Amino acid sequence: MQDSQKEIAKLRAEIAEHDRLYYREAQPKVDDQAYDRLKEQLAQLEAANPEFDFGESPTQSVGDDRLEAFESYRHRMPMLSLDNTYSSEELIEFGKRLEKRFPGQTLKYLVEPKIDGVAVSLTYENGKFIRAVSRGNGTEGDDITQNVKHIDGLPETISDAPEILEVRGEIYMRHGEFERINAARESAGESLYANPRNLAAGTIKLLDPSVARARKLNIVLYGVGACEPDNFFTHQAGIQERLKEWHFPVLEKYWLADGIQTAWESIEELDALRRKFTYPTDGAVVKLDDFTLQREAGFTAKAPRWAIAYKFEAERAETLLKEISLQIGRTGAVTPVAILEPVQLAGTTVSRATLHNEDEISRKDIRPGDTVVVQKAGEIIPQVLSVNLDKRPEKSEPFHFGAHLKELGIEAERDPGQAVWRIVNNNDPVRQQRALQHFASRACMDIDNLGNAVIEQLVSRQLAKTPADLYQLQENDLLELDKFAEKSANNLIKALEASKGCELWQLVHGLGIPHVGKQSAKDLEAHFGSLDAIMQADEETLEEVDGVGSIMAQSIHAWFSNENNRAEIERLRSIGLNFTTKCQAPASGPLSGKTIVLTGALPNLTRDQATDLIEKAGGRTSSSVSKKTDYLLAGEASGSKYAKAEKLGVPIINEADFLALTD
Ligand SMILES: NC(=O)c1ccc[n+]([C@@H]2O[C@H](COP(=O)([O-])OP(=O)(O)OC[C@H]3O[C@@H](n4cnc5c(N)ncnc54)[C@H](O)[C@@H]3O)[C@@H](O)[C@H]2O)c1
Repeated sequence: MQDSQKEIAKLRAEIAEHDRLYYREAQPKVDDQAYDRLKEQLAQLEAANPEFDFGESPTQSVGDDRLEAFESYRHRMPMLSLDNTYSSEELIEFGKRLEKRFPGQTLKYLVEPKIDGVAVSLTYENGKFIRAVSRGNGTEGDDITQNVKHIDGLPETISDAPEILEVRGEIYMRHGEFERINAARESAGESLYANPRNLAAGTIKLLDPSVARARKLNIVLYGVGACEPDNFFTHQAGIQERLKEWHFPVLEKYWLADGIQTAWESIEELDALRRKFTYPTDGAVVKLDDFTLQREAGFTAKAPRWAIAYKFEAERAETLLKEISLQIGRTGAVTPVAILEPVQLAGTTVSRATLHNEDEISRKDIRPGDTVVVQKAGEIIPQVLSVNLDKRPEKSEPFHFGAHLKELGIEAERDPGQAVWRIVNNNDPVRQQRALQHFASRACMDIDNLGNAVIEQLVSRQLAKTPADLYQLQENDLLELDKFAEKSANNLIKALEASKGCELWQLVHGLGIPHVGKQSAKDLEAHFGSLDAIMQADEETLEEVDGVGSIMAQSIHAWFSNENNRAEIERLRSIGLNFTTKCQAPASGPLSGKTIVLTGALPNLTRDQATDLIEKAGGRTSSSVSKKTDYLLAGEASGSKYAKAEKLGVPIINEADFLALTD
């Protein structure tokens, strides 16, 4: 293979992985600018080597946010992406191309803030709200109505509306709400979201609407997709006015500009104003105002030719990196953090920045004493972007992660094939403390009265090193601790006693097995039913569990193969912790051992009633169709799950068939 061909293949794979993390997991690994640079690099290589332009390329398609568990719907009009630029010259170029296309006219542009949220399409039929769908792959998106219909200010009906209307906009989360949720996640020992956009994206894809409702989302609408009759709107500006009349939450400000130069001046005005808006913005969208001209200009495969997004550079500042400090996580993972000379950035004082891992430090050659460029692009935790080499002190030495750990006396090893270092010494007090905090947290064993301060004392006084030690604590031990009296000691002992009966997944999550989060713990419980079965499973069997990939399977297997861990499990067993699932299926029942997926509305039964019947008959429900599904119970308006079941040859039954089966 030639070098450029290899490079194209490598970039495509890299971008596909970033797309997956961004659109499906809402947990991107790199910032938008770095991602946009990779895509630009790929586009240039593809243009220079058209002979290698085989198969699908991310430069020719929009990302894909669709998830198995959701029903998907086809958009009546595709939801496309936008070509984007960070340069005013390219913006003017865009205007010039259109002037050439439409000679002799002064083109009018609508300049709108570009909202940094999650795209959504709302369908109204005869003025009534019917459905909310995510962008998906542009052609087909996920039905997110459940999680969208409670958003404040969304009109259920609109008057004098066209027969069919797709209203387009963005769902976003305000900063205060983002911080509230992240703080709660932190105290529950759960991973944090890097910015409000990711949290909003994660929230609209929650399967449990009650959890989604407990998080406050907002929405702003700025455009339309399909519209029947299609001459209802004639100008982009007309859409803004009409959306406002219909009482949708709309853009706080937009500009109607004569010519591209004036459009550029409006963008500069927007940049000066945008921090006062309620929604986060990352740029401006410039659109031809007149729909007749829009139609003539047309589309490329992934974006309109009549619009462009101008993206603002993320805010950056230079400052001194005083030292690289280390944070220890629940599994003993060691994460480097840059301690900075405080600097003002995007309206806040920044004194720490994430450095991710060893590879990130070596790739950017970051050293203590360097002057570094830090960036904050909507992220709460700023990042170190690069080093200003001109300001590097003369005697500077490269930073060696492993050697640094050794100097500090931290016994850690790098995970095979990964960039994470982990403390291997089970006697390391910081590791013990983190592991116990995680075990006791709300997301795991939920032990009241066992906060961080108590755990810190238990570890430093060597009263507890592992979870099993907690259960051997006596009242006298606890009375030694600061601020502990008889009552609080008693309460803690009672809380520990109560935790012995926790659900199996709470214990599995609490063990702190690398890569195993709350959902995976639940999946493992549903699949295996007991801790012993999980412990005995080989990697191949573990991979059969929905949601467990090869890295997680390896990690679980390795954890249970470790002698110390097995000894700890035996201690927990003898203490009497619950090791088996409480949702035991009845041994016999007409659906015993069967997995059923529900889709669409059933004529008589609600979803809850159907689920109840399935469980009573010994079966279980699952949210996604796979080869392991025994039946798809389909009601009306069944979409993608129906198609998938047909494709996989999964038997499809209706309500009457189902009732006959459970009889
Ligand atoms: N960091 C990562 O790993 C990663 C991965 C994938 C994508 N991304 C980011 O996402 C971008 C690509 O995503 P994209 O295709 O959604 O494009 P985009 O976000 O750059 O622009 C298109 C989108 O902007 C939205 N939008 C906001 N305000 C609008 C307005 N007033 N008018 C019209 N549209 C408006 C629409 O949802 C539209 O689909 C990339 O440029 C990159 O910055 C980042």
